[in-house]
Amino acid sequence: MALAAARRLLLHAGSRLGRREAVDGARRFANKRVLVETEGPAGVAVMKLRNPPVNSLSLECLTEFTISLEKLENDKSIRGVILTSECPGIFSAGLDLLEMYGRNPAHYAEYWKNVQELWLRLYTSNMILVSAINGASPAGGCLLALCCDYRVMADNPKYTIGLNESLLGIVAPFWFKDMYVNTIGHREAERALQLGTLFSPAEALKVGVVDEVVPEDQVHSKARSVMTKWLAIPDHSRQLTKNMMRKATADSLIKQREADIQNFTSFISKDSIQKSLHMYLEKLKQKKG
Ligand SMILES: CC/C=C\CCC/C=C/C(=O)SCCNC(=O)CCNC(=O)[C@H](O)C(C)(C)COP(=O)(O)OP(=O)(O)OC[C@H]1O[C@@H](n2cnc3c(N)ncnc32)[C@H](O)[C@@H]1OP(=O)(O)O
Repeated sequence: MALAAARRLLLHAGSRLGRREAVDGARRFANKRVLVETEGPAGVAVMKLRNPPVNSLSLECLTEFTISLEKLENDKSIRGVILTSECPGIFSAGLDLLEMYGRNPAHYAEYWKNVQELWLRLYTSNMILVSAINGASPAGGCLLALCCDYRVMADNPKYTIGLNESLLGIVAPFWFKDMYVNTIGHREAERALQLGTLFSPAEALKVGVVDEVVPEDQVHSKARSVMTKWLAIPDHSRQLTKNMMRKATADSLIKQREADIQNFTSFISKDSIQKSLHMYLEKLKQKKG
């Protein structure tokens, strides 16, 4: 409820969190966790995730992300968005594990509803979305990239990308799976999902998880030049084509959103799943020490 109210405030009134300012002729607005700047080719916004340390998609981050996208969709001067990260070495660590561990069913349901909402908005966006993947991109991080129309990844073997849910003892939801299948084909998706494969940039390119791998310092310029090419296509024909390609996948979630929320809530609430998440979080901690 509180988040919904915050969202209305941010969208319609412009608020303490959502300031819009002019900087060197470029426009920008910033929430706490998402920075949006219009720069480069006309009609293009750059959206930077900035939820340190790892850009995990907390409830607040998801909400701010969704609001920012909604604002851009409503701004008729914006035709394309480059999605990237301000956190060094991390695109996004995916869904926030602390939103899915040790909470109550109402919280899980609220969280999942917001995950669905962001996915639907990103995946069905009329704008051209290009991701500049400048760091690690597991699970929900990979999901963000998969929603884009084109993916450029930095050539750094430390960065990996993929739907690794099975390594956590959880299961990628059917709509994550559908998008993976749409992107890399059934056989590769089946194998990668079961193994929880995190691909290096070279592997990701080979299998088709990303479209291009470039030296790290060229990720943004490449994303811009890709955007310029896509901007040359008339919006109406590109949008109708995108809709034709994506509608069935989006509709399969839209027609069962509530059941999907209930399924997530009961799955994640199970003792055995909570135990798996606990062990995974411990492993992340131990990696440090
Ligand atoms: C029916 C359907 C059911 C379920 C569907 C659920 C679908 C789930 C989708 C997901 O996205 S689950 C999340 C998957 N993400 C991961 O597996 C990534 C885990 N993180 C990492 O591998 C690494 O952290 C890293 C992203 C590669 C970055 O490594 P680095 O060495 O730079 O940082 P470090 O590991 O020390 O982490 C710093 C800090 O951040 C915490 N952290 C990391 N990832 C997450 C996360 N996803 N959520 C919350 N917190 C995360 C980590 O624990 C550290 O915390 P600390 O400083 O307090 O120890």
